[in-house]
Amino acid sequence: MMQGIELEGVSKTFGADESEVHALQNVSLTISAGELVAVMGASGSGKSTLLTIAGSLEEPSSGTVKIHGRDVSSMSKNERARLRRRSIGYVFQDLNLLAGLTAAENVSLPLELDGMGLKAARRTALAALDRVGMAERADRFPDQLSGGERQRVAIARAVVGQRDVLLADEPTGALDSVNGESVMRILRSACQDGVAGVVVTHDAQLASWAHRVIFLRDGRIVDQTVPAAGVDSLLSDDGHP
Ligand SMILES: Nc1ncnc2c1ncn2[C@@H]1O[C@H](COP(=O)(O)OP(=O)(O)OP(=O)(O)O)[C@@H](O)[C@H]1O
Repeated sequence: MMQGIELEGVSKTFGADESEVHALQNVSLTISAGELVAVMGASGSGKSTLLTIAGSLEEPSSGTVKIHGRDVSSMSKNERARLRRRSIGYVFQDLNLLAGLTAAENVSLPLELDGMGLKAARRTALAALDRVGMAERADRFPDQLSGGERQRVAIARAVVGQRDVLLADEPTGALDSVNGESVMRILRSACQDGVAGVVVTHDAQLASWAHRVIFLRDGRIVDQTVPAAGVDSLLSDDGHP
């Protein structure tokens, strides 16, 4: 069984007639388990559309999306909902943490919603926070954390449990370059544990933390490149300079 995400001939059209927009045109892309792919491209080139379709939040107009070898369009509504809840983690720039919950509570919430007991959920959440270097601030509320720290908590929430797909839309958008790099490093190491990750970014420097960078223009993949760090990582675990 193929682990990861496979898009095959995916197109997405919004509107009709003269207002028709071809947001994606015949995009084929495979993201393997363990791989972080960065998506770059001008505003309106289709980056967010690619992300929401890869995450089964939206259906393609044509083409297929497979997650772990399973065609998403062949799943029932319930199966798709379960897939989104259990297997896919999302990190968005704005849609962030719940203000009334601590970091640990924010991270354990999806587990509790999925039926895990309180204690086990907290233990699992603390382990996820530890992986992003936030164990010591687990009991702080979001407004007691910096922007970068909040984003790290959001990543912990996105990868907690047995998630195998991680989707991030401009997760570094509001951060300075040091915090942006640390978020990219965390995304990359989260993927190295066997998660298939896609991150949208405008910043080439940050994209270079991914294993592979794809470029979209007018809804098509026009270029792909493996950053130096991606090549290095084939040789060592933390290849980034
Ligand atoms: N729900 C929608 N209805 C109509 N058109 C849409 C919709 N969503 C996206 N589009 C259009 O599809 C195209 C691709 O949009 P998308 O949001 O994927 O681009 P993007 O590369 O993420 O842009 P940005 O960098 O500005 O976020 C744009 O022309 C956009 O206007």
